Amino acid sequence: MRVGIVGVGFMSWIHYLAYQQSSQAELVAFCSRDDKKRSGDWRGIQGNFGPPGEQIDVSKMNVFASIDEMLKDDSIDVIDVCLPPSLHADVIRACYAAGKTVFCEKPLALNYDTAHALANEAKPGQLMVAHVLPLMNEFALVYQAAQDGRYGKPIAGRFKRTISPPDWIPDFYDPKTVGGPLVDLHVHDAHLIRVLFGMPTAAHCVCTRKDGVPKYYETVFAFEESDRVVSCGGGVMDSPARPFTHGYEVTFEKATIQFEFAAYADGSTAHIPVTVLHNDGTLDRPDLGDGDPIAAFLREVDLVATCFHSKNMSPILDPKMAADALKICEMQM
Ligand SMILES: NC(=O)C1=CN([C@@H]2O[C@H](COP(=O)(O)OP(=O)(O)OC[C@H]3O[C@@H](n4cnc5c(N)ncnc54)[C@H](OP(=O)(O)O)[C@@H]3O)[C@@H](O)[C@H]2O)C=CC1
Ligand SMILES: O=C1CO[C@H](CO)[C@@H](O)[C@@H]1O
Repeated sequence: MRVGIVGVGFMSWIHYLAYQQSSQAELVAFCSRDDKKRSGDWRGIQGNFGPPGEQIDVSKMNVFASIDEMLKDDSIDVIDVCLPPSLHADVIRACYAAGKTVFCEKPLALNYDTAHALANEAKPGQLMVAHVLPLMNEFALVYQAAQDGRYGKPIAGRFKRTISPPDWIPDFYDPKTVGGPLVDLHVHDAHLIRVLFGMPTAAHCVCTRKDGVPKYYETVFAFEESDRVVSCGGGVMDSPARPFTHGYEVTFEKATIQFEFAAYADGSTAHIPVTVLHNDGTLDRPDLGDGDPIAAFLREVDLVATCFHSKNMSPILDPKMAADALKICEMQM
């Protein structure tokens, strides 16, 4: 599978690192508005995980200044959209018109209606969305257990995702550009909730707001099955002392799985490792490997390649699930 990235920023760099390790997906092109980045100087890129950007070798890549030029390149199979969310819809539609397959970063769009339309307008397999959580070691066991039923059905879940003020995203709360903590951040858990438990029928959300947009929230969901107990919480907490935390406790019929991680401003971290609490009173802590932050993104681009070649959509990348995740966000506004 031959890929071209549009927009060179934090996630393009993370995807670039994944493509370097992939034997199934090859990065052959990218487009950037910036001369320096087009020359391979990606050193200015910074994000909140992974290594800092580097000078990359562009000698064997097709490099473009605009998406319109890149879409004319017949050697590209898949366009990897790493643009800000407000730009996703127009670029995805341009890719459809050019007959390209699309792999788009989350959130698919800024609202459910647009995301749903994009999913419907795609030919089968033409749109995949980068919801990476089920491919991260810390979350994969929960996803896989729900798929294969090893602990029975998932019956309850509690999800948490909190950041400090994201001052590096000045328009974070603008519904027309980023969408605020629900659309930008909680959408990760909303997607996982959708994939694990199905679509909630209602949500009761209590929140604080900034500029009218939910900032910090606690939500309880209702499902058609009245014995399904699912809640989530998080958003932006004002202190920069803890830039990031996420975690969950998911209960299946025969076991509960728990995990939590927090990163603090002084460089320290704290975590409850993934722990399986079996109903018979035993517990185990699976070995999750070396914690390489790029590993999940390597799995992601490999999964895109598998779906591209097999024409079978994975539930992880399915645009209808990505649209439903936005609906779950909107239920809480
Ligand atoms: N899965 C995950 O864990 C994460 C996902 N994301 C998602 O990835 C996507 C990109 O976010 P991120 O990489 O952090 O964003 P960045 O701002 O770092 O990069 C986006 C790039 O898009 C291009 N761009 C920006 N504005 C415009 C514009 N007006 N017109 C054309 N191009 C533009 C720029 O590239 P250039 O200068 O080359 O044109 C810019 O560097 C978002 O959807 C975000 O939600 C973000 C963080 C983590
Ligand atoms: O996971 C993430 C960390 O926080 C960022 C700011 O909300 C998100 O964009 C990103 O998806």
